[in-house]
Amino acid sequence: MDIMSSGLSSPQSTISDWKIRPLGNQKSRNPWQKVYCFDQWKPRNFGDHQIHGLEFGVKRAKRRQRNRFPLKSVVDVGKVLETESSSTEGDRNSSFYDAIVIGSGVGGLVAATQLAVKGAKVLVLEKYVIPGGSSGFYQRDGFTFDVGSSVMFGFSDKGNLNLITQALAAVGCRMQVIPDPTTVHFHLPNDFSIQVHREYNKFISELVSKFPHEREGILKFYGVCWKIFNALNSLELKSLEEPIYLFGQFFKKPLECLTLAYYLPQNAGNIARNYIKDPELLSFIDAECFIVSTVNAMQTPIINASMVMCDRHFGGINYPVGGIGEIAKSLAKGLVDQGSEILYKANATSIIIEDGKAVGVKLSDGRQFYAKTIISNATRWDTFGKLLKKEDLPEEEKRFQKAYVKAPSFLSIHLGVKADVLPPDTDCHHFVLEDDWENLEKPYGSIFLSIPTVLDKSLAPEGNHILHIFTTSPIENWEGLSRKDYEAKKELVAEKLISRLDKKLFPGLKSSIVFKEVGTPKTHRRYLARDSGTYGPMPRRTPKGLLAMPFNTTAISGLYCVGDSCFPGQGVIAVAFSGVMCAHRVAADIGLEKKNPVLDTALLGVLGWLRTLA
Ligand SMILES: NC(=O)c1ccc[n+]([C@@H]2O[C@H](COP(=O)([O-])OP(=O)(O)OC[C@H]3O[C@@H](n4cnc5c(N)ncnc54)[C@H](O)[C@@H]3O)[C@@H](O)[C@H]2O)c1
Ligand SMILES: CC(C)=CCC/C(C)=C/C=C/C(C)=C/C=C/C(C)=C/C=C/C=C(C)/C=C/C=C(C)/C=C/C=C(\C)CCC=C(C)C
Repeated sequence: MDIMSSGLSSPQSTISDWKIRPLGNQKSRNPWQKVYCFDQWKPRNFGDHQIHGLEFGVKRAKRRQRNRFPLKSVVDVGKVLETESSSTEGDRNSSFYDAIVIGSGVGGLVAATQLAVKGAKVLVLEKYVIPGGSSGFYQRDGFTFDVGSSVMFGFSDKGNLNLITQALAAVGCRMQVIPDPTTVHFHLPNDFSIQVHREYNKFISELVSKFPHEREGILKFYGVCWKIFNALNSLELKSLEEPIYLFGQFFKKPLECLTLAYYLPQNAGNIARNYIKDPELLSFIDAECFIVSTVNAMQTPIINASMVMCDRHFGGINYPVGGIGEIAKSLAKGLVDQGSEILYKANATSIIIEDGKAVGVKLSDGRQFYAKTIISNATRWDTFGKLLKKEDLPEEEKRFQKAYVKAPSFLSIHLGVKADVLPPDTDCHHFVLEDDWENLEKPYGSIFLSIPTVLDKSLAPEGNHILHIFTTSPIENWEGLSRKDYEAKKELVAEKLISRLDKKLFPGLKSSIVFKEVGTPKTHRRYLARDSGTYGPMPRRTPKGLLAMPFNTTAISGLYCVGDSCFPGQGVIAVAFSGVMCAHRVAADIGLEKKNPVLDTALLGVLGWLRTLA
């Protein structure tokens, strides 16, 4: 069939005039053309508006074909129509996608893949050249480095909270993983060292042996965490902004939902203080929370603390063979396998708003893409400060920015070292705070260290290990420096951190280095496209647990957010949950899932009101 010679219908035609037929395996003769098969599309996906858009797209497509522009898609709707999805001239009529996702962090990818498997046509726009954002990877001199943390929660084959495993399975991926016997080895002031073993009882015994007088308090505090975790684990996790699902869960699991509702506004620090008095043990709980949220226990929602403190024993921490980057790569591949698309080097500069509704995205190279819904995986500060005009900040976002600030960015050092510098049985993850508990939250105060080659040797050339060292660091420390001073400061700060580890953990570390690369907050701002290179949101004051954290809908119709500045916050599994929630809400709004507009209005109103109480 000559797709370019097909006819056009009259512009007045409606969906009833059209018959949607699959194209089968038809191949395009134009090497730039992609031919999509729309057999799974239901007519309801084509409103009048869309049909007109397609027709308009045909004319444009033909013109562009003559100009040798790439066609993006071909739709067979009885007569063959061609349409293109992007436009440099900004015609709103070429709307084609159900959703555009700005950013391919795990949050964005999970939202995109979940939508794609529900039958939506999704376009992901990623500024960088590979997917993953903070969960990406990079390769140098035979080393494969994880960009961010290597601690992967929610990656087991058990229960309902293994959201990473579930997200991959949804697009037909199952990854080989390596179980980590120790989530983290803490090296704390006063020579207090403790390993968080995979086996819960082993960890608790070790903790009780250090604080025998607090045995009961320890059991009670972690007992509350288990109560919350078990409640979470009993639910089917979907959008808390979708009333049919939410009320359904309350009906099916009333006790568990009430437990979660009760703990939703509470923090780990208060709960710990109900049972524990020893200041050093409370400081340890602070350190436990700090690695979850970059703030102390008084500021860490108990639901988030419980999630992490129990999943590490329930499903355990598992590392993907080949590195963390494999997760994003698999999700991106899964997305494309579902018939959706991902564009790299696609730097979104603004969200196009028409009649108060988000309808498209404009890129820095001038291209524009249109969709029924826009999902931003950029932080809320970037979304409402850069992609949308700062001056038009909706009240909801003002409230968010009042309750949460950007956590400081971080300094990270990726090292390749000679393997023999590490003692046998070295753990994969370490948290180091040498002398003074007061330094826990200070910039450069505590050090995170991951050695993923302890689990997967294939990440480094034989005889070597990878060390990923990171610590909090504000971007202000790195601005206004000349190139020379900036480079010198990088060297100096890295040297100090490496010396601390050389002294505390691995004597000889400095002289065993074969590769070193230092990333500053500016590096993270640039490559992760996160405002000030922020690690994520942190509460300005003591929060009411998770109550103030916004979900996925925004004050702008058709615009959704996903990622760590949405409920439940920082963490790969947390952003995966945000992706699941977002996809469910968007699917309901575009007619791929059940929806009740009256209940929607009521629930969204109540949730908005609850946030004002926080
Ligand atoms: N910072 C770390 O060290 C680290 C490491 C691992 C995991 N994590 C976790 O990952 C979470 C973040 O995950 P996430 O999914 O929310 O986001 P993310 O920051 O990982 O990914 C966002 C993606 O969006 C892209 N992007 C941003 N603005 C864009 C634009 N204008 N145009 C096109 N692309 C754009 C970025 O390039 C990036 O790939 C953090 O909370 C953290 O807990 C962090
Ligand atoms: C809707 C209302 C008002 C009421 C209804 C009640 C109800 C049904 C509530 C339901 C709530 C739900 C379902 C909540 C779900 C919450 C979830 C899934 C939370 C998940 C949180 C996960 C977190 C916080 C994970 C964090 C992980 C992190 C940050 C890991 C970081 C690791 C490091 C930084 C590395 C450390 C590294 C070294 C080297 C030590």
